[in-house]
Amino acid sequence: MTATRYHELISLIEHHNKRYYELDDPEVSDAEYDALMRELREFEAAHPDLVVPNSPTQRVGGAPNTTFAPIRHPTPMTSLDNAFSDEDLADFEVKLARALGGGGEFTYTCELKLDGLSINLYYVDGELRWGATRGNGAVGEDVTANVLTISGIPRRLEGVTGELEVRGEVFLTRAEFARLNTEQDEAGLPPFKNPRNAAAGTLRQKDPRVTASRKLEAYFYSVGKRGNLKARTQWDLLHELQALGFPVSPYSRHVTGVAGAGVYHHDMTAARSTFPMDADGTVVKLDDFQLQVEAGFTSRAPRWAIAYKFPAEEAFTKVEAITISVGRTGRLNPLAHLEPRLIEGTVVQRATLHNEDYIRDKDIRVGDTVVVHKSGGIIPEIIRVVPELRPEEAQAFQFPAHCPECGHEVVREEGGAAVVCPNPLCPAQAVERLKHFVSRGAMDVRGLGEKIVEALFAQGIARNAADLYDLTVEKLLQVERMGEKNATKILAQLQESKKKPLSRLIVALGIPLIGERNGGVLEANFANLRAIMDASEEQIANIPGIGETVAHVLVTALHDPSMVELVGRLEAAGLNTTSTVVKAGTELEGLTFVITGTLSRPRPELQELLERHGARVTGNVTKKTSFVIAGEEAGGKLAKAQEIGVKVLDEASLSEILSARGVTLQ
Ligand SMILES: NC(=O)c1ccc[n+]([C@@H]2O[C@H](COP(=O)([O-])OP(=O)(O)OC[C@H]3O[C@@H](n4cnc5c(N)ncnc54)[C@H](O)[C@@H]3O)[C@@H](O)[C@H]2O)c1
Ligand SMILES: [Zn+2]
Repeated sequence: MTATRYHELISLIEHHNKRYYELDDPEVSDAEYDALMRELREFEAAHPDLVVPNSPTQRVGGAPNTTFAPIRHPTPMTSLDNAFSDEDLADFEVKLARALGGGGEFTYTCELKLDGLSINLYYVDGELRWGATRGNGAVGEDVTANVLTISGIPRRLEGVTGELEVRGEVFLTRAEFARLNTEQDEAGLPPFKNPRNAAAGTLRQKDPRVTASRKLEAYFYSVGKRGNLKARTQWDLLHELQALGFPVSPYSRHVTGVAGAGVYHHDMTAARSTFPMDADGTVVKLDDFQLQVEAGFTSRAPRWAIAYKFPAEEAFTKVEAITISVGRTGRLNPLAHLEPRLIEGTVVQRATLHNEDYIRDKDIRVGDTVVVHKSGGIIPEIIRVVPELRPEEAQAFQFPAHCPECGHEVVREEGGAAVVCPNPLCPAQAVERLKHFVSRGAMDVRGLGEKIVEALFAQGIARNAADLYDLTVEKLLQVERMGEKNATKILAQLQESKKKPLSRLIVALGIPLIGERNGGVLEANFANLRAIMDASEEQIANIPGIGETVAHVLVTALHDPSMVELVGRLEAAGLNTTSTVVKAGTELEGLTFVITGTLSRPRPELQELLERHGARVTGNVTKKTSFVIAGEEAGGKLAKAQEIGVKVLDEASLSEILSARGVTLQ
């Protein structure tokens, strides 16, 4: 390598550092990045005289983001040197022995190298003062507000005095990552690349409410300033941290010599796909703190610890076909079919291509050789195309202009990347909606598997969810290979499903963006399904945790005539539509209110309060209206009330009338 290549390599790595640490949006995989770093290190080892002082090998992390206040770490936060083979590991112990002036096999604590981002918690006399990201190691970002949303982080420590810095790794589990990406996808937003990225983006959110809505977790494993902690070894420290109430990884092991560390590493490599979170290797730490001090640090990492990376689980494969399926909301979902490859213990042969833009940006074509991996250890993902291996005849992928299921012209969502089939009668959508209705996360009707639902639909026996509740043994027996016993079981399950909580039914209706979380929020805020159907967009958007977009999508969907009819039939079939959370009162039953003019509180809030106690609130003054509540600048409705003789209340008299019925206006 030449000096020119050396400087090129430095700027390339700096570019990737910025994408990764500052923008939370890497362009290359960690394995590719690590290869560049290795090349750089090898060059520097061979040419120590050429090493520039600000080389990436001499520094940690990236520049702190200016969105957050900078915080200087009382003791710097370092990185770790890497090992990629058992030889590297053996080499580490040899160097360690040299630095310590002898000693053969050392005792080590081995830990999983969690793939999240590091955090420093600063306590004074046991009180949490702040939490900060690593930043460039010397100065990090103040993310205290977000840290406080992570469950399990103690704010007070019993019996701790002096200054204490507790360090650990913040991460998202693979399950939470998958959930988040489904949410992103449903909202038409780009998916997070991997759990680490999603965790970094979540911890560095301007709005702590967003952070709180995603379940960040953390494991703690080291200290900077150590207050009055007693531990003198890494192994004891892990136990002491746990005793103080910090979450600690259950995957650590106390071993002798690099041989022991090697066994641990290989055990963890084999178990890798079973971890609930991503880990990119193991960390081998010299156990004794006194020896750690003697071994010391380089400018970026301790000499007494090493990160032994897991082999990169990437594979080359070929795109055999790209197909499009139509989802229940009419979305056209492109899917790549791949030559099967074994990655992290499972066969990967399909990868979602998300949308038209994604395919165009990556320029993925049928016939291409691509690099794939499992994002978050689960979701197969095409990292990139290998352009050198593209067959000459490969054509850029043309996204269809017509629905592959019904032939209707498709439309691209305004402002989003999704292409949808707008045909309300599209059979593909109807059958997907039906499958969704009975699925696990919705009404959970066991026994009604996808194949049976498809058959029921195709034979015209059940075209929508309400039809399911009209099923009989005779009707079910028309499905091929259905036995009487099975049919009876399915009917019993359907019967059982009528008692499911309201939130499940809301989810089962299959409205975009309304998943488990929003379903729960709606059940917690309305007495029954009718109240949700009657609520205005404004009223729903005012519920904490539900945004304007969700409110708009929900109200639009609920007012669709086919939805109104479906809900009516489900109610008639006897499905539970009442909230188990909000009990509707009966104090105001039989009273009808009209609210007009400007009041001291938002109208939706007052409406909600009245309805919660059994009243009806409508928009038109008629003879049947019990009261018109008139605020300032009330206009036509007030005039109408006076004209037809409906009683008009101001807020004070409303309050009197309500309290007479045992309802207080707070
Ligand atoms: N893809 C890219 O563009 C890109 C760019 C920059 C960095 N990276 C990746 O980031 C990593 C380098 O970043 P780094 O400097 O943070 O170093 P590192 O991730 O290799 O190692 C240090 C970090 O490990 C973490 N860690 C997890 N578990 C730990 C444990 N049990 N004990 C101690 N530390 C633990 C800590 O956060 C610590 O800061 C590499 O994996 C590299 O591939 C990727
Ligand atoms: Zn269609």
